[in-house]
Amino acid sequence: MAKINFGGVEENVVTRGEFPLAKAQEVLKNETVAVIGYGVQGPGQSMNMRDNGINVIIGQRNWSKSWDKAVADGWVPGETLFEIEEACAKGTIILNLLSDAAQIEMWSKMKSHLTSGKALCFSHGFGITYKEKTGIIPPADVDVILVAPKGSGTSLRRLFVSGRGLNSSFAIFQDATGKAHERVVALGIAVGSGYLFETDFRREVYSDLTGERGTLMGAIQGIFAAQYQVLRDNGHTPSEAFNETVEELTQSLMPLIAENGMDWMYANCSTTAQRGALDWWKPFRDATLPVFQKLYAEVACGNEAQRSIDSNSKPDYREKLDAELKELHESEMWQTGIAVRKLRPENN
Ligand SMILES: NC(=O)c1ccc[n+]([C@@H]2O[C@H](COP(=O)([O-])OP(=O)(O)OC[C@H]3O[C@@H](n4cnc5c(N)ncnc54)[C@H](O)[C@@H]3O)[C@@H](O)[C@H]2O)c1
Ligand SMILES: CC(C)(O)[C@@H](O)C(=O)O
Ligand SMILES: [Mg+2]
Ligand SMILES: [Mg+2]
Repeated sequence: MAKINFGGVEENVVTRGEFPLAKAQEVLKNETVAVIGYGVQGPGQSMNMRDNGINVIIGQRNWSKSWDKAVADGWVPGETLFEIEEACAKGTIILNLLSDAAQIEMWSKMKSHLTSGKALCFSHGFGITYKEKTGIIPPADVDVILVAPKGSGTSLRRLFVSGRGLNSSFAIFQDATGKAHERVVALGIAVGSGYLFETDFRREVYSDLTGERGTLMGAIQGIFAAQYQVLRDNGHTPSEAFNETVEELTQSLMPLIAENGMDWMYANCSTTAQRGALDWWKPFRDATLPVFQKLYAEVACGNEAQRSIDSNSKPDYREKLDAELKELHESEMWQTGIAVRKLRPENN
């Protein structure tokens, strides 16, 4: 494994240079990877593996929309697409990509197919880390591993198709066969990862839950909404408020920040913007720091996991979720976003 220095700290990273696809194919040549669940990660990981020449089958409830999607993506019922339990029986590596709540519901059935020497792989440390809440306690004679792409399943597939890769975390919870390391790294390469960063299940789930509730999705939407509201309350038009809050960020500045970092961005804007951004970033940090500290504490004590399990296991979960998503979709800010996106050259 390569040691890479990140800001002064050395970390273990697997590169495609040291573990090329041919090696992954060799490690997995006698394995059947059963991808269970065909939601967001399922399609990305399974199609990338199929294109990489790995023996993959899908397990999915057959009366669901996801089953139809799998058929549309070229998986063949009875050959490469099965009911969940049938796929679990056939797989030697069971890649559990059910929603985290469904993993709890399906666990006892899945467990019965985890015979000696198989591997159970997750894309999240959730089920294992919060085992008191999930009841997911694998048998001692199977490998328990994790490959967690650090991004959406949609991006995983898009970046693979464009010849790039999405970075993933990987971890080993249990090495029963002595092959857990080569299995997890081979899977990581096969699903289309660029680089594989070593972690453990607990660190993966704590950082992932913090990130998605924080700057990746929760905090960013909160900051967008607050700034948009202040601009609107002060008489700015919707388009002006949206452009100055979201559109310029995602279309102009984020790609530059992604390429060069925020330090470069600060050095490459007007001196006026520089002064203001340098003066204001610390008050924003100080205002949000207690919220992030509370968020991490809620993640670490298991409250966030419990909230997610409770709401996602309710029978009316889908209706309640749809209502909340509708509220966001129908907000003036995101309705303005639809109109603004139509003006982009590629949408004209
Ligand atoms: N969404 C992402 O891009 C992403 C990124 C990294 C990691 N992950 C992790 O990957 C795993 C899969 O996440 P996802 O977002 O792809 O899942 P998802 O919410 O899209 O659901 C996956 C599948 O679960 C099935 N399912 C839901 N309820 C079920 C039930 N009661 N019984 C049987 N099947 C049921 C659905 O039909 C669907 O095919 C999770 O552990 C998640 O935390 C997701
Ligand atoms: C794509 C995310 C937010 O990174 C993932 O963690 C998820 O749960 O969907
Ligand atoms: Mg997540
Ligand atoms: Mg994530």
